[in-house]
Amino acid sequence: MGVAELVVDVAVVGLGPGGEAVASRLAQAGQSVAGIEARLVGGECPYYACVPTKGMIRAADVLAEARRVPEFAGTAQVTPDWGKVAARVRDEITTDWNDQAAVDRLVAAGVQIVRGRARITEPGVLVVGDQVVRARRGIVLNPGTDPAVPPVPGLADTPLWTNREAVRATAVPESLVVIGGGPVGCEFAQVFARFGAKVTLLQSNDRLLPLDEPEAGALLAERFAAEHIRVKTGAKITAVRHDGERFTVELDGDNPINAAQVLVAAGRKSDLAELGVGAYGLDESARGVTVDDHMRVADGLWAIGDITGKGAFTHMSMYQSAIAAADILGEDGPGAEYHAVPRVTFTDPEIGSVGLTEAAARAAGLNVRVGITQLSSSTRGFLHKAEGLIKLIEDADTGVLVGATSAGPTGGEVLGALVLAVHARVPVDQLRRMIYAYPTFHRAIESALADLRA
Ligand SMILES: Cc1cc2nc3c(=O)[nH]c(=O)nc-3n(C[C@H](O)[C@H](O)[C@H](O)COP(=O)(O)OP(=O)(O)OC[C@H]3O[C@@H](n4cnc5c(N)ncnc54)[C@H](O)[C@@H]3O)c2cc1C
Ligand SMILES: NC(=O)c1ccc[n+]([C@@H]2O[C@H](COP(=O)([O-])OP(=O)(O)OC[C@H]3O[C@@H](n4cnc5c(N)ncnc54)[C@H](O)[C@@H]3O)[C@@H](O)[C@H]2O)c1
Repeated sequence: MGVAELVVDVAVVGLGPGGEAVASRLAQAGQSVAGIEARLVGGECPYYACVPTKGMIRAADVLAEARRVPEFAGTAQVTPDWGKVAARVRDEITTDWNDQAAVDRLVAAGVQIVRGRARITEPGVLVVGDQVVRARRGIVLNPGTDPAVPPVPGLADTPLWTNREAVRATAVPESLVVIGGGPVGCEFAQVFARFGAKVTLLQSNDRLLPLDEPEAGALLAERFAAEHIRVKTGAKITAVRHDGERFTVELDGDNPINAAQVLVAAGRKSDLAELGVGAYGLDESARGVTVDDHMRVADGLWAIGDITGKGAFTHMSMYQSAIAAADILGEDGPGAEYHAVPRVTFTDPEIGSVGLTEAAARAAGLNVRVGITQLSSSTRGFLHKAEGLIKLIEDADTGVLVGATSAGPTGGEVLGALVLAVHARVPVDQLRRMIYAYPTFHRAIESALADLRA
């Protein structure tokens, strides 16, 4: 029996959010397309990342708001029930980690789905199990990333959770050590703490959310302290053990921590060797692939999503997918621009930011002016008894904002106005002449503009 061979115009390797979109768009434009997926069609976001975690966060936020009834409105008895969260994640949000609806959508668009892990053997040729896929026009890579487990002695041998296990939790551990203080670690730490876990967050960096403004990390650290989440920054974990029941986390210069569960949220990794990109002459030991502004990696090879290193967000994967599809279809579209990439960490307070931080703007040699305001000094912040801030970074030479942070209740929504300002390079003078509705959270932008100074 010969090897099964499928010949198509384009093969899409990995059907994350962008892979799904590019496959669908190309098929609808008349290309023959193979969409190859090793796990679930839709990728990390709908099953293990953005969507289930934001469902969990919604539940945790409702609990936190209900707990504020005594402060504002009377009495309320709040009894958390993780069963409701687990059932919603399973039944409504991930349909029990079943991708049939996504498969049906792609098939209806004309995409041929190939299940299995693809490996490039030569330019335009892939092997998936015992099948060969030949892509006449080329290959789009959208393989995403996997959770990275730091090389701490003993850690990998324990029954640790990454985001993939944490979203499937059917019970809240009595105590939880979260390793990593980036977006994933911070979001999970607060969710499980609000549902009753005693949480310790160990962060090797000297602050939470180190890619964001220091003021945002400090604000979150204050909130975590108020919610009895223990945060240890500058943590150096020397070993992790599991005795069949509980974990012990050994630290340099501090007492060991004994906990019911460890959750690793220490960043992501990719495996380019497994993907076989060496067939295109690329370095397989690299962390990602380099794309041009039309997502081209090499002749007949495009890449989108986390693997491009332009920001590990679903909105980035989707944005790049439209550019790659246009390029493959020979359309004369604009190239990618990354000066206004928004990012939101859905903690409470929610931390939204866009463009450059103050430190990045200074490092880039810009003539920087900074404006900052606390939400508590705005009318709505006062009424809500809300913590938060707006921080703006202006390039004084051009008079436009090059970065902004919006932290607080719905910080990610307030960010929208700032993303537009940075993206469209709206002059700061014009932003100052705008009318900001009273009393909204976004009205604090006006105060931050008034505070801009060198
Ligand atoms: C806990 C968590 C929360 C997050 N929350 C948010 C959020 O709120 N907002 C946001 O914008 N982003 C969020 N992210 C990031 C977001 O999940 C990713 O950026 C997003 O999934 C886009 O990734 P991608 O398109 O590169 O591919 P992925 O979604 O990772 O999908 C890639 C797919 O490729 C498949 N694959 C890999 N290699 C092969 C191969 N060789 N052959 C066949 N198939 C292969 C994989 O099985 C996978 O299904 C979160 C991430 C995590 C971990
Ligand atoms: N809301 C969102 O858009 C959202 C939410 C979650 C994740 N994401 C994306 O997913 C990606 C992964 O997120 P993440 O938080 O896992 O990664 P990250 O790289 O942003 O943060 C990981 C953190 O772990 C710390 N760390 C690393 N090794 C450690 C160790 N041995 N001990 C203690 N701390 C250690 C690092 O200091 C770092 O701050 C990010 O790129 C992020 O943008 C996005």
